[in-house]
This record gives sequence, C-alpha cells and structure tokens, in this order.
Amino acid sequence: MNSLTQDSQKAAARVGLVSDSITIHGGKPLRGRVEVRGAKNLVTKAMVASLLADTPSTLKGVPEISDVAVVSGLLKAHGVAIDSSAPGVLTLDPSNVVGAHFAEIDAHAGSSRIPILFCGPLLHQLGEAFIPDLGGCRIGDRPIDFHLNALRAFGAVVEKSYQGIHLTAPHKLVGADIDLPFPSVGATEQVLLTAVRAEGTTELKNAAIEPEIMDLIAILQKMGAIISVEPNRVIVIEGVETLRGYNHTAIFDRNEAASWAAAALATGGDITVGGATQQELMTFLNVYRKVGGEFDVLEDGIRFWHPGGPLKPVMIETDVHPGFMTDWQQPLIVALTQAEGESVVHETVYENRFGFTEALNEMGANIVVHQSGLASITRRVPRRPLEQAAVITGPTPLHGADVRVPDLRGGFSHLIAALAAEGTSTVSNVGIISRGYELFIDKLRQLGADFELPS
Ligand SMILES: CC(=O)N[C@H]1[C@@H](OP(=O)(O)OP(=O)(O)OC[C@H]2O[C@@H](n3ccc(=O)[nH]c3=O)[C@H](O)[C@@H]2O)O[C@H](CO)[C@@H](O)[C@@H]1O
Ligand SMILES: C=C(OP(=O)(O)O)C(=O)O
Repeated sequence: MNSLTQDSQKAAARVGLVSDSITIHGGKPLRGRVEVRGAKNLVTKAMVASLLADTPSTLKGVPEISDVAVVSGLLKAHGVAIDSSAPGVLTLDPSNVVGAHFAEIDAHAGSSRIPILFCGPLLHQLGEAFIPDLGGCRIGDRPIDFHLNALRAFGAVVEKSYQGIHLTAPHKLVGADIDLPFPSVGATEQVLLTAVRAEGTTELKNAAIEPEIMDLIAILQKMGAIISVEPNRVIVIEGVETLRGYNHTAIFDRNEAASWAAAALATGGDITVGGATQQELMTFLNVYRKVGGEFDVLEDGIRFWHPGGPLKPVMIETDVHPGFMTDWQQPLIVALTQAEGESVVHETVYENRFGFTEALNEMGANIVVHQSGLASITRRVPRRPLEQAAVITGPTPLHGADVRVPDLRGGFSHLIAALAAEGTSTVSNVGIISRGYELFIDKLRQLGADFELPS
C-alpha cells in the first residue's frame, strides 16, 4: 500500500468514513441545498490559539473533518481537555498544558500542516516545543523557512532532527520586525500566534490577509490581544502577558462553498450553499459570472446554477487574497472543460498543483500543463520562479474512468468530473477529501447524486 493510500485511509478512519472509494454514475445535474460550516483553514488554527489562554475557549461551527481530529489529538496529547459533546461545538480547556510524549505526537505526524503552528503557543506555555513531520497536500515543496526564521527572530532556538523539530526559548520570546518574502498564510499565523504573548511590539510586513486570518485576529482580540491591521499588508502586534479563552463562531468555509458552486456549473445543476456569504467570495463570484454561471445572494447562503447554454472560457491567475484563491482552481477547471474555447489557469502560489488534471484528461478533457514558456501563453512575465499554467480547451464531453484522488482539492475536482461525466467512474482514496469536506458523501446524496459505496 503506498503512503497516499495510507494517508487517505487514516483520514477516512478519523471521521468514520466507512469506504475509501465511491462509484459514481454521472451525467445527472446536482440539485438541492447543502450547508457549509466553519473553514478548515480557520477552525484548526483557532483550536491552536486556545493553547495561549489560561481559561477555556468555545469554538462553534466546527466541521467533522479529519484535520480537526488531528489537531484535537495533538491538543489532547498536550493536556488540553476537549469537550465535543455538543454538535459543532468544541470547548478547549488549557488549564493543564504539558509536554507530550513522542509516541502521542508521532501518531499524528504527516497528517496535516497545523502542527507547525503549535510552536509559539507551546514556547509561551512550556518554554519548549516538539513538532513532528508535517503533512498536508503534496502540491509543491512547501518549505517552512519563513516559519523558522520568524521564530528565530522572536528568540527561539530551533534544532532539526530526523524525527521532527525541537524548539526552546532560553530567554523570553521578544517582539520582532519580520518581513515575509511572500505573504504566506501559515507564516503570518505563526507570527500572530507567537507575537501576541511576546514581550514588546512585533511589526509584520508582507503579511497574508486572507479572511481566515482576519477571523483568527478577531479571535485573538477576543482573547485580549492587541493587533492592528494597517495598510499595505502590515500587521502590528503589541504583546501582552496573559490571554483568556474566547467564544467564537468560525467563518464559513469559502473553499468548500466554491467547490459546490463549481459542481453546480459542471453538472448543469442548481445548488444552494447555506452559510456562504458574498464578501469572502467576491473574486470567485466575478469569475463564476464571466464563465457563464448564475448566482443569487440569499439571506442565509448563495444559490449557484447553470443557466443553460454554452459556458465561456476565462483567463485566471491564482493569487493571495484578495486574488483568486489557489484552492478554487481545481473544481472550476472541471467546469472549464465544458466552456467553448481556450481557458488558461495560471498557478502562482504553488509550483506543482496541476497533477489532478491527468485524471481529467483520462476522462476526456483536453488540458495541457506548461512548466515553462508561460509568458507566451499568458502574455505576462511570471512573478515567481516556478509557476505553471494549464490550458483547457473545451468543450470536451467527459466519460467515466477509474481515478485516484491525489490531494484535497484535486480530489474534489475528480468527484465533480465523475458526476458530470457520462457513464460510471470509481474514485478511490476519497478519505483525503474528508480532510476538508465535511460529510461530503451525505451531501452528495442530498443533492441527488447517483453513486454506490463498496459494501
Ligand atoms: C491549512 C491552510 O490554511 N492551508 C492553506 C494555506 O496553506 P499554507 O499556509 O501552507 O500556504 P502558504 O501561504 O504558507 O504558502 C504559500 C507559498 O509560500 C511558500 N512558503 C510558505 C511558507 C514558508 O515557510 N516558505 C515558503 O516558501 C509555499 O511553498 C507556497 O508556495 O494557504 C494556502 C494559500 O492560500 C492554501 O492553499 C492552503 O489551503
Ligand atoms: C492545500 C490545502 O490544504 P493544506 O494546507 O491543509 O494542505 C487545501 O486546503 O487545499
């Protein structure tokens, strides 16, 4: 069994997903309503933030996804008492934070990227931290140099070993001036979670300002932190000695919402995404409209549908917020296989995020991924050294195939392609999808998808 399949089976087991594959009979529009809850990319960080307090926190809107299970396991290993008896609500009590045993941490190694964010909170609480190997989607090298350099700037001593990373704070952590080479989401969160209790002031330049980061800042402010978001990606944090627990409802998952929107378009369907709001999806909504999709912003969600007639090709560049999010391109590309003409999707955030298109080509799509010579394709000069572009020529009818999920968003795009395709497809390794899509099998059923799970 290869490691991707192992990752998938572990993720499936964490959320009680009984099957790691699904057989889909496609060609049927998805119609109905699904609810999205808290964002994977906020909830897990909010859980880590609870470690910084001296009283319990309450987090609401928590989805049943395997990344939440991984972070719960790591927090429990560090002595945080977690009550999850109320659906979608976690109370996290950090009164007895302790160093974890290696075996307990190692059980979660390679499953998510969130462990790296434990550094600052554990250094503040215990004076040391041990971080196991990171996981997350394999979509590029994903180095952590910005994180470690920032931690060093606060005064942490970093020692790497083959088992993980050991950090100590021989003297107190002190505020620092940090200028990120790229507005990294994770590194911005690393700085926030460390600076809030460091002595003195931290100025972070070239910070990421994704909505999930703004929600994390809101949480930290509720806890007693002093953080100001200034123009031009500058965030200033005045350290405080202690923080208290928070009570917060997580921002909705805009990546899940965009995925269901793309599913409506690709299958010729009509899906209302309950819990989605317009502000966080503005860039996505503009592109959705340009492609030919319709949407209606409701009081309690957004309705997305295919109005009939041909879809139009588009040119997109993924970017940091407020640009077109890199996690949105995979589901949308399935819809673009049905647009009349040539679309170009230029990936500027990760250097290897089009692996999923191979399976779409097996299903009949015409997608060519270019590693170089991008200027001639997109008529622009690359901004980062390792950019890729995918050229999608449509419309091409999709047909069923047996495909394996390579990563979270690519995997969801495989589900959408199978739902849109004529004939039967088997999608395996679907456990990976449960890292970020809550109860997706139940939601597919609600939307009238025709599928079977192996008995
Ligand atoms: C759990 C979570 O929130 N995941 C999201 C987060 O990932 P994550 O926080 O890992 O992504 P980053 O924003 O940090 O990465 C952006 C780019 O910066 C590079 N980089 C990052 C850190 C570093 O130390 N060195 C470095 O070179 C990365 O390789 C990548 O090319 O933001 C990404 C960009 O919106 C999203 O696709 C992910 O869904
Ligand atoms: C890349 C993603 O997540 P992670 O950073 O957790 O791998 C994602 O959510 O698409």
